[in-house]
Amino acid sequence: MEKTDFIDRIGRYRHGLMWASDILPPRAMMLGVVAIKRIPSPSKSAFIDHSWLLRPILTRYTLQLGGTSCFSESILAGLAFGYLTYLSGFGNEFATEDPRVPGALPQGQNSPQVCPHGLYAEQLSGTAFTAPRKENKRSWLYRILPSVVHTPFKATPNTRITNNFSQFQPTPNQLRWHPHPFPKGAPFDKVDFVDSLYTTAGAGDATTRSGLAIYNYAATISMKDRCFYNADGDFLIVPQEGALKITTEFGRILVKPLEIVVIPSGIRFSVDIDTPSRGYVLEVFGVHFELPDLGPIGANGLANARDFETPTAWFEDRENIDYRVVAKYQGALFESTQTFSPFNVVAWHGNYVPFKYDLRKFMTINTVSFDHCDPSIFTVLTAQSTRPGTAIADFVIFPPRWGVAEGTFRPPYYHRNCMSEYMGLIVGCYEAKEGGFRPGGGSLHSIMTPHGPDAACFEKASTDALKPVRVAEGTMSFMFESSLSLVVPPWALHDGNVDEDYHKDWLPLKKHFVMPKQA
Ligand SMILES: O=C(O)Cc1cc(O)ccc1O
Ligand SMILES: [Fe+2]
Repeated sequence: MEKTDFIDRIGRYRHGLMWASDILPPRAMMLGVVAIKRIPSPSKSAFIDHSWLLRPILTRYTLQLGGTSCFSESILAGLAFGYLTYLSGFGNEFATEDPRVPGALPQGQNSPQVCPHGLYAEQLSGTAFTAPRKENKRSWLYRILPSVVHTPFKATPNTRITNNFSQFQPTPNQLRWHPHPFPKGAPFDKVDFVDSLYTTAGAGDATTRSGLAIYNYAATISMKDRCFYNADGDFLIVPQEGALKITTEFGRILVKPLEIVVIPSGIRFSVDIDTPSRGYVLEVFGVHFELPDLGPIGANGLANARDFETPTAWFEDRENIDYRVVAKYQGALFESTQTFSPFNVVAWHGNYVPFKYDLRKFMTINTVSFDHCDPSIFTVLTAQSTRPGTAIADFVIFPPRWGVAEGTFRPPYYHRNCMSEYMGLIVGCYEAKEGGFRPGGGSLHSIMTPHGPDAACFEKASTDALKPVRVAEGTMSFMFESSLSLVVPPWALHDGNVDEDYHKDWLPLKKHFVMPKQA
């Protein structure tokens, strides 16, 4: 682990102190609290990092503890901050055990007659047993009790989640939503991540395992003794406001705005928050997210595999509790109860795992000569359909970058696309729309629905001096692009959050054409 990397991590994970109390001996915790007290209270801005204040403290204890810097630094970080450790890489075969229980992972086989420490073995399959080896995904979990110990699931009412899209009236109009609202007023002011899920668009069918759904969430409380799993598909979560402290069966993940997390189908997770938290979710049915092929780009670039992070094993042994497991199955929610924590996995190995990625690590490729490249150059992850190169959904970002194209209209071109484009904004503003499209909001340009820069953007970009400029500085927007024709449920059209004036962005576009004089 590099020093700079480590210092950066300290800044990012110091909010994990609360979690540290579960795993650290009391003396270590005291050390941690002393260190924490030396830093100012967390800043409201996600972009300010006070980690430099810790540098002298860390250096001193590192020296005292001796050993290799890697060893002492990770211990220190663990002591002070409940340092969350991650395994790096995309699609690897990982193996991890909670350090409190050495030897928990069976060696040389998956299903010993008796597992170490009396654990139960449980396989979680992410692909058919017989899927080709290069696509095959599964993990083995070694847990205190298997997941099968629970009361029967009962349907739980939910009015804002659906995966059955064909029943709704379609609309080809350009749509733009104001920032997704936080719940206001009792009894709706206390809403956890799962209860706040709100289907904004989707297509396909969870029962035939092909399609997608797009959700917004705006949560105000943590999930208390309650976890969620999704039998229908994988969740790609894009936090826009507020960090998510996600406990999963595979370990714990902290995800902040400008990072994303993927929780594959079936994996149980629970979301804790410290502040009201809002964001977007892309769900794909029956397929998994993968890195796009790089073609002529070569072996490196875009989202590099090494920058993806998967949690290390972590468990809690809580019994005699009233724990609720919420399942999404065929688009409906069900709940069952059990008397123990589902986060009882002491060790696991496999390649079917949750992972996170920091969007700031994206290596951006673009033109250095002329013309506007198609946005596929910004693809972070793709969930492919059976048609080559055609996605159920791509996750594409528009990161800060240099714009240097010569003799070119630099913003996005006007276009009509055979794909559906849902866009969201994490921070800042989007280059083709200076106003109207706000952080936390969204837009949908459906199949063949014309769209492009607003009138102000067109006029400005047509006359701008074409010097090298930073584009999208301090901003991050993204697109969920799908080959499927998206349907918007009636609540997302009629709950008052749609920007009824969106079409007016283009009405002022002037005619510039002048008929050349005929010879
Ligand atoms: O519509 C949009 O704003 C997204 C988009 C961006 C771009 O640079 C090129 C095509 C495109 O659809
Ligand atoms: Fe577009």
